[in-house]
Order: sequence, then C-alpha cells, then structure tokens
Amino acid sequence: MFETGLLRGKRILVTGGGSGLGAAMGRRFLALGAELVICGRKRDRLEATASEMRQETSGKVTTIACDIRDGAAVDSMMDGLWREAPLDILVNNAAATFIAQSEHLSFRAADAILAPTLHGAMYCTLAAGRRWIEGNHNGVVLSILSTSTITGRAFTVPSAMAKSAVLAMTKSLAVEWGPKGIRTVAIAPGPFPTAGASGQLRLEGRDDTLMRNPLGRTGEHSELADLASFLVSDRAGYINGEMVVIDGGAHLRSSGAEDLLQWTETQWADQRAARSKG
Ligand SMILES: CCC/C=C/C(=O)SCCNC(=O)CCNC(=O)[C@H](O)C(C)(C)COP(=O)([O-])OP(=O)([O-])OC[C@H]1O[C@@H](n2cnc3c(N)ncnc32)[C@H](O)[C@@H]1OP(=O)([O-])[O-]
Ligand SMILES: NC(=O)C1=CN([C@@H]2O[C@H](COP(=O)(O)OP(=O)(O)OC[C@H]3O[C@@H](n4cnc5c(N)ncnc54)[C@H](OP(=O)(O)O)[C@@H]3O)[C@@H](O)[C@H]2O)C=CC1
Repeated sequence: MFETGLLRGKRILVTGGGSGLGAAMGRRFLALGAELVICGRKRDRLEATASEMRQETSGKVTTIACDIRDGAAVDSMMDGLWREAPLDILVNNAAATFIAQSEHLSFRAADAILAPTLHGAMYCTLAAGRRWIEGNHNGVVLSILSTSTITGRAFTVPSAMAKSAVLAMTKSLAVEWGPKGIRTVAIAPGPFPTAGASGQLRLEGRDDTLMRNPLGRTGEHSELADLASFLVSDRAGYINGEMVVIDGGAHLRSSGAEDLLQWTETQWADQRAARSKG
C-alpha cells in the first residue's frame, strides 16, 4: 500500500508498544523503515515483543520500562532517548479502562484510568514537545483515542473523559505548536480485538457489539497500523489537529455500550468480583 521506506529515518516512540494495537503499529512502522522505541511497565513483555519484531524485520527496536503515570519517569525516558538522538514521532497509545457502574467507582478507581490515559499522554506530549521546540526539531504526536470522544460512553466514563481531554489537547496544540513544526493528530478506533480490550471490556459474550457494526466485523490490526503509518508520515504533512475514526461506521449507529444497560445487578456484582488486571 505504501512506498518502501515511507518512514525511513523516523525515530518513533510508541507508548504501550509491547502489546495489542501498539505492537501492531510498531511492526508496521518498522516494516516501513522506522527506528522503533516501545515503552510500558512490563519489561518482560516489552522484551518478548521486541525480540519477535527483531526476528521479523532487520529494524532497530529499543525497549524502555516506564510508567507514564510518573512524570519524572517520563522525563528520564525522554532524556535517555534524546541523549542518543531526538525522536521524530510520539504515539500516545498506552491507556487503561474497565467497565463499571459509575456509582460504584471509587475516586482511586477513576484515577487509575485517568492517570495513564490522560496524565500519561499529556506528560509524554509535553516532554517530547518541549525538547522538539528547544532543539528546533519537527515532530508529530499521534494519540490513539476512541469514538467515546464523539458519543460519550456509558460504563467507561473515566476513559471517555480522558480520551476527550486528549482530543482537546490534540486540537489545541495543533494551533499552538503547528507554527513550531509540530503536528498533532489522533485516531479513534472502534472495536479491535486485543487481549487488553477483551479482558477489560468483557468483549466476549457481548456479541451485539459486533452485530451493531454496519460492516459486521471488528477491525483488523493491519488496518489501524496502515492508517497510523499514513498519519505520522510526511505524506500527511498538511493534516493537523484532526481525529480520524476507524470503526466501520459503528459510532453512527451506537455508542457501543447499550447492551450493558440490560445487565442485571447480579451480572454487575460478578463483574466487580472477577475484575481483570491489565
Ligand atoms: C472506552 C473504549 C476505548 C478504550 C479501550 C481500551 O482502553 S482497551 C485497553 C485496555 N487495557 C488496559 O486497561 C490495560 C491497562 N490496565 C491496567 O493497568 C489496570 O487494569 C488498571 C489500571 C485499569 C486497574 O489496575 P489494578 O486493578 O491493578 O488497579 P489498582 O489495584 O491500582 O486499583 C486502583 C483502584 O481501581 C479500582 N478498580 C480496579 N479495577 C476495577 C474494576 N474493574 N471495577 C471497579 N474498580 C476497579 C480498585 O478497586 C482500586 O480502587 P480502591 O478499591 O482502592 O478504591
Ligand atoms: N482494542 C480496542 O478495541 C480499542 C482500543 N483503543 C485504544 O487503543 C490503545 C491500545 O489498546 P489495546 O492495544 O487494545 O490494549 P492493551 O491493553 O494491549 O494496551 C495498553 C498498553 O498500555 C500500556 N500501559 C498501560 N498503563 C501504562 C502505564 N501506566 N505506563 C506505561 N504503559 C502503560 C500497557 O503495557 P504495560 O501493562 O506493560 O504497562 C499496554 O501495552 C489504547 O489507547 C486504547 O484505549 C481504543 C478503542 C478501542
């Protein structure tokens, strides 16, 4: 689909690049010639993913264990990266969510979602942007959001709030940092099967999520990775402040949570008891 070497010479950090959609994007970036850095909290998983990627391509992959909820850790990761060479592209992909009745959310539970999804994305963006501006270096920030930024979403309210805030950041910085050579763009994926999404959103057993999709299927990882590759590339150099939806048209039909309105209190009690750790 793309010219070989579309991303040659680009140094890209994907947060949460050790699993799911982050790893899928990372693989595509590598295949298109980029140098890849992936970060996350679980060092073992990062290393396992990176070694698969190295076997699949001859590209350079670096892993960094970093909890993006911690601003000092984000700064130290960026310092380490910049000592070698500036990044060209940041992909804010790491996030957390779970389904819950909002009246049962403790403040700590709400913060557990906001901290990586909103604060983490903001820390990474500020830390990269500051360095790009100081070094007079062009940059691109791609944030992976959600169609909840358009529809809202019952039962994942902190996630919908955090993703909407990062969309506001994307639009605001497009204007503030555009003149400084930094583009900010976003993708709103619909349902893409990943272990994280299935575990946290209980996707299996919620078949009507699929049935409601106008195209009758979930997204392919390669479809998201292709869109991301285009948006971060110089070919998309005039796209700034935009969010592109990739959901088969699902959000035009439903916010994606209506089936949960039918759950009984017993089902919700079971959900609280059997919660999945990310
Ligand atoms: C919208 C669609 C688009 C988005 C899709 C995706 O993002 S897909 C990607 C999805 N991928 C991921 O999400 C991957 C990343 N996920 C993660 O890092 C973790 O799963 C976590 C941070 C979400 C929860 O971590 P953890 O369990 O270790 O948390 P902790 O022990 O630090 O507790 C903090 C507080 O949270 C509370 N609490 C926790 N769970 C639940 C629950 N189900 N129910 C209610 N509450 C819950 C817990 O009780 C505590 O509050 P308390 O009792 O002290 O008042
Ligand atoms: N799959 C889907 O259907 C949809 C996904 N999305 C979005 O796509 C993105 C990827 O999700 P997906 O691949 O499905 O799920 P995953 O659970 O695989 O991805 C989450 C990633 O974020 C990392 N992460 C979580 N917390 C932190 C933290 N504090 N510091 C650093 N890294 C962290 C995790 O790594 P680790 O645990 O090692 O820290 C993990 O690699 C997310 O932004 C999600 O909201 C949006 C809509 C739908």
